[in-house]
Amino acid sequence: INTLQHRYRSQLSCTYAGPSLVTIRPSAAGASCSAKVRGGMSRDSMPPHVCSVAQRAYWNLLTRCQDQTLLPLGRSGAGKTTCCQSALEYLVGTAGSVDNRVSVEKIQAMFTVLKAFGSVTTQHHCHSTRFSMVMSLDFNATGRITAAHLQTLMLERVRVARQPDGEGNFNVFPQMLAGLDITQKTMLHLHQAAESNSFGIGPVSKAEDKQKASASFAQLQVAMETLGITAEEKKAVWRVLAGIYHLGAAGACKVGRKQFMTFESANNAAEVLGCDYEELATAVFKHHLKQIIEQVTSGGSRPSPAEDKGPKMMGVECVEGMASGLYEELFAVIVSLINRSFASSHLSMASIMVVDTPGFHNPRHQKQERAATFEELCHNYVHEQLQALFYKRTFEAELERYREENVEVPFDLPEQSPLATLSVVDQNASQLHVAPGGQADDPKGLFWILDEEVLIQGSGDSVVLDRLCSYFAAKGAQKEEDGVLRKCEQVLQFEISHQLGQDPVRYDLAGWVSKAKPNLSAQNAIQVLQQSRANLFQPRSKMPQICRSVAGLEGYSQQALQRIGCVRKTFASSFAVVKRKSVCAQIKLQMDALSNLVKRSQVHFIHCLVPRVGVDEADVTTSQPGVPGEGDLALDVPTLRVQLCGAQLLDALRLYRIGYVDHMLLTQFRRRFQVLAQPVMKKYTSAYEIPDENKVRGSAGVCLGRGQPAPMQLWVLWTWGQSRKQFWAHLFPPCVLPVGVKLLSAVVQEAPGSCRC
Ligand SMILES: Nc1ncnc2c1ncn2[C@@H]1O[C@H](COP(=O)(O)OP(=O)(O)OP(=O)(O)O)[C@@H](O)[C@H]1O
Repeated sequence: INTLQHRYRSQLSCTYAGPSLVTIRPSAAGASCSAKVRGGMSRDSMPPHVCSVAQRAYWNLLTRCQDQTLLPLGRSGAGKTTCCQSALEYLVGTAGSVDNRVSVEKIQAMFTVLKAFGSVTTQHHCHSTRFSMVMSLDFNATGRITAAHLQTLMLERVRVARQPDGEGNFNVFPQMLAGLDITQKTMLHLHQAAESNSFGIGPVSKAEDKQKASASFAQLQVAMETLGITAEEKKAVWRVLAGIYHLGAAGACKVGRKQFMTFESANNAAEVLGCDYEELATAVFKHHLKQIIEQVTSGGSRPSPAEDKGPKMMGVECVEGMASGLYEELFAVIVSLINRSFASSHLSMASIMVVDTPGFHNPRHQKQERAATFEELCHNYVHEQLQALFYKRTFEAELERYREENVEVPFDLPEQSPLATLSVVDQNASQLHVAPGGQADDPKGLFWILDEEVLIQGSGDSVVLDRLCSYFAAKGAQKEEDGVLRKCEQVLQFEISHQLGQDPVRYDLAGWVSKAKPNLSAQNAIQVLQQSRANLFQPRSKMPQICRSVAGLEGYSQQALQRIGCVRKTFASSFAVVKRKSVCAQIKLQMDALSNLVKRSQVHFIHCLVPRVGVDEADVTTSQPGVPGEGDLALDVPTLRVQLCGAQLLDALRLYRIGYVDHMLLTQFRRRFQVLAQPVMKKYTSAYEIPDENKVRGSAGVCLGRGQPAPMQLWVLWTWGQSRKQFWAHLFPPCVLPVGVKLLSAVVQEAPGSCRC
């Protein structure tokens, strides 16, 4: 923390943690840093900054021909989206693209569009991201960008109908209501505000906010044009948004027959969506009838009673389901329009993926009293999964490599890992050793308990909570604080010890069983859109239900097709086939798809830290850019400590210091240093030898780099272990050269097999 504080005071707001980067928001130095780094693209030539991580990834991509991933982690509002945007802009601006297909303007336009459609306003943050995305830049062998490809998952679609206290709907709604001109508003029946809206969509009341929203809408329109979205396509988008607005105004009767509460608004919704009132009402409420009609018209037999039934739904749930289904389809279409603008069929060699996910959510961070929701649990689950990936890559894989290579490093694998927290959410009984006769009561994670209870008539949220606590809450002599789960005094509430127990989150389980039911109205949304006049929605209509939650499954380049194949494969697994109707399984599959995409690449983690609890944008704007103000220096050390410990950053730093993080395969080593074998180099080489794999193990040598006699630029000391597969290379900067020489002689003469420095 002292180091961080020191760094923070002295202009740079970042410090290295081994192979990852730590950034603290707000950064007074951010802007000047990105200007500085625009120079070269050589490795590590910049001060610690997100662009230097991007540069490192680019360098690795070129030298190793391997896909790279930039993966920011951290709390909501810590600056992940900002990091992603800066990294993408830097890469595009520096590497350039073939035919200018991908430009910095387009990247900025993409973020403007995604911030409108995929983020919400909370008390402390006006662009809180509510979906996960993988933005990939494809590079050719000369290092230029050939195409870009966006994939999104885990959209918090129910947000369109329900929001927690103090938080808003997706930002695009107030923007559209403030920004459309009167002709467009009349055409969409938006000229008169409805009396009430059950989805909380309405024009902003304050004049100042209205002006801001209107300006944002103008920006959004420009951004859409930059991405090549035509006027007709924009109109189709506004129609769907207006349709959702009218559905919220129509509402549903709470008692009696399932029907709309306000006929006029429902009629408006049908009109702007381009279908008949009856068609809309059938799609929303009469799933049963619709299925029978479909069976009869297609000449098939009647569905079996079990298939026929479907879960029982209230009228309100039906309307909410339709709205969320419409929004999900609309979001997917926006993603494909973005992809159309970036697509090209040029050959590419490898890609850099930039992953942005909703941050870690805990209402306590914003000093809120409320408990967290099911959707927040899903975002936290994604965050823990990525944290688990950090654990595996930084500790497990690294130590395993040392073990394989017989390299001694005095470091023990950290006892705590995010896997314990993850098991509370997604542990599957089949993952465990099944005790004889213990079939019925195998511990299962929350997702699978919900999945089972949805199918049992009369079951409810309290049954889920009891089962969950019986599996995971601390028992007997175990202390309560040692467990990963704790039942709270409040009804239907429990606490999960996220971030290795450093940051527990209290959840309210009320209504989760009904959230875990498949919503048949949401599934019908695509049919409603198919009937609309726009053929924007046609391509998605044939997609299987199970992978509708993923957008960006269209692409032209070879790299894009590979990524799409990776996602499709996840959704075609036997597990996905069996569980195709389960809501919880869909969440798990989306997470698996994200992990599978990332796992194939070299991952660069960026840890974004929040400097103090409850920091908001007002605080950030008080200080001048580039000038650390009073507010900037007010670091909240306990808050930072929780984040550092929760992310295991100090352990990672320790392993980085005592281990051998810079390593390369023998083939890569040869490729990189082949130039040293040139005769001109030998003149300056004291003991130089390209090691032969078949020669004795334990050769060591030193080479003098880049053809400069003095000062020597680069020293490489290498060794390889018994498996002879891998080299451990250390680069000595000139300042430690004398030490390097001494060390080298000692190594060569005394212990040729195992160099350490
Ligand atoms: N380095 C920085 N310096 C100053 N302000 C920053 C910095 N990074 C981010 N911010 C500001 O902090 C706010 C939150 O940033 P951002 O949206 O990137 O967070 P996030 O981690 O993506 O949040 P979420 O997970 O909720 O989407 C924004 O208003 C942004 O302008």
